[in-house]
Amino acid sequence: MTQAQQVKPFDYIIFGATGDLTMRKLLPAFYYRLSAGQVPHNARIIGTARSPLERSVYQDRARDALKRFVQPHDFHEDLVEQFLNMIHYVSLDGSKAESNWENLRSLLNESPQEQIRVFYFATAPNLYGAISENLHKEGLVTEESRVVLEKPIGIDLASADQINNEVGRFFKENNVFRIDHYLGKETVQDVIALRFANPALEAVWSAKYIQSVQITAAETVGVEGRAAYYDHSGALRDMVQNHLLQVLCLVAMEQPASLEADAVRDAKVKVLQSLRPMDETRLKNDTVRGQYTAGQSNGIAVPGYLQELGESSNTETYVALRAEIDNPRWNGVPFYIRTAKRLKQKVSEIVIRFKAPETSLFPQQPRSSLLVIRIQPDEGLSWSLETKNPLDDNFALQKATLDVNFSKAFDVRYPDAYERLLLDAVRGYPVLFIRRDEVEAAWRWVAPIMEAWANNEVPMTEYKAGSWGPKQAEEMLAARGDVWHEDME
Ligand SMILES: NC(=O)C1=CN([C@@H]2O[C@H](COP(=O)(O)OP(=O)(O)OC[C@H]3O[C@@H](n4cnc5c(N)ncnc54)[C@H](OP(=O)(O)O)[C@@H]3O)[C@@H](O)[C@H]2O)C=CC1
Ligand SMILES: O=C1O[C@H](COP(=O)(O)O)[C@@H](O)[C@H](O)[C@H]1O
Repeated sequence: MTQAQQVKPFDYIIFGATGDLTMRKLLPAFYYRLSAGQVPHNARIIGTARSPLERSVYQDRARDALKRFVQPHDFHEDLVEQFLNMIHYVSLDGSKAESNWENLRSLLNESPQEQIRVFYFATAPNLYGAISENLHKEGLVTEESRVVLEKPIGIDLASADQINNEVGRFFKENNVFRIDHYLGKETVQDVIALRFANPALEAVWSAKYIQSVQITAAETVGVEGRAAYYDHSGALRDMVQNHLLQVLCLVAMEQPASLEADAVRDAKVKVLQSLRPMDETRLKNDTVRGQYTAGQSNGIAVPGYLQELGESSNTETYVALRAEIDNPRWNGVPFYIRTAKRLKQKVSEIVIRFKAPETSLFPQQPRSSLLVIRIQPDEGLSWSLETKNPLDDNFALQKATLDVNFSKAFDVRYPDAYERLLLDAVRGYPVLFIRRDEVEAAWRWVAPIMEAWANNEVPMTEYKAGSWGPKQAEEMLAARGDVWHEDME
């Protein structure tokens, strides 16, 4: 198996370095890449946030983060020390011109002028413009600088436009890396390989053979410590506008002209532009939103969303939608998209349901065959096919499932998505990041849903924590003779 290459030395400047994302995802991801030999010894991670912390205190926090979020068998004291030595901290209000920029500048000046700089914005998105402007005014944006923007970019099309314009004043589009960590997931990238490296599969990848597609990102966690953010966002903005629509694009896109970033992005944006707009009837029939009530999560009693929040709310923790793509390949194929907090099981997957034959040669009607791409956990593939039951002399059918777990098959650890993406930004490799027009097209498509829900034109449903969601989502599929994957035999 090919080994990942070491990247060039870099200074990674994180705005929002004391936050949940940095501690839970970014620092552990850097640690794993150091452990894989991809991070050079003279690379640096410079954390910034307003909190006045000594470098050593920040290093202690980073150590705690590794203790919590790195697997115990991967936590090696000497490597941790090496990692902590790479870490610096500057207390800085990135949104204010009169802040501690001088300290950041002197630290950056210790590196050669041509050192790659990645500015990672892990703050609230409404600060991205001000931080970019301050970096520019301070002369910190060099030729070798890039900026990574965390999602969500804005809360709607207008705010996304504003943020993109503000950042665009100081960073060229090809230096803007809009992150969507689902694209960093190996099995999401596998959709491209499966489809375009296997002509036999691509030949049946259309309405002629496919009955429906389900894309699910189910979580068992609640809103944890992020209720203040989440209640202003909800599952549609938090997961559908970005991650799930990106996955849908990869499943549905035409073969790109090449694997260059713009070719792949052109193919994806065409899908977003071909999504049938939601009209009044479809908003009522094809969208379901819900909030979890008290129940069980992994066997432990948990409160409902409103109890956690301590007040009433019109924010959904569950979304199920039926999307349709208006092009010849996908005409009439429903794309069911579903995501929620506090469901029964943590699972992200793509389920391709192939059509069963219209007439049967056999004593029974053959059932649909299912191709399941397991994004996480247990990354892999399964394909269920009808076979002959060996105990029956009349050609009775039974399902056989081809199943492969990638990690076992390739004897490799599947990295967290951020590991890949953090270093892709250093490499200046933009394929797995989002172009501005994709963000905008996605906001455009969800806009009528956001509006109808905000105006309560679609009722808020309830589902018990630990269940598979509201019965209205089952009914939405039943109306077309479909069922969710967990209910299929
Ligand atoms: N957490 C997650 O799982 C995910 C988060 N994201 C996105 O990442 C971003 C960060 O999320 P998260 O870490 O959860 O948020 P947190 O609220 O946990 O952290 C916010 C961080 O921003 C810092 N900050 C706030 N204001 C300023 C400022 N003016 N200048 C410099 N730093 C500032 C805070 O530190 P201080 O108060 O000390 O300044 C803190 O470090 C958001 O855009 C979020 O949507 C995306 C995907 C997943
Ligand atoms: O972006 C986000 O993603 C996570 C889910 O990510 P996953 O890799 O664990 O599937 C979600 O919990 C969070 O609310 C959202 O902001």
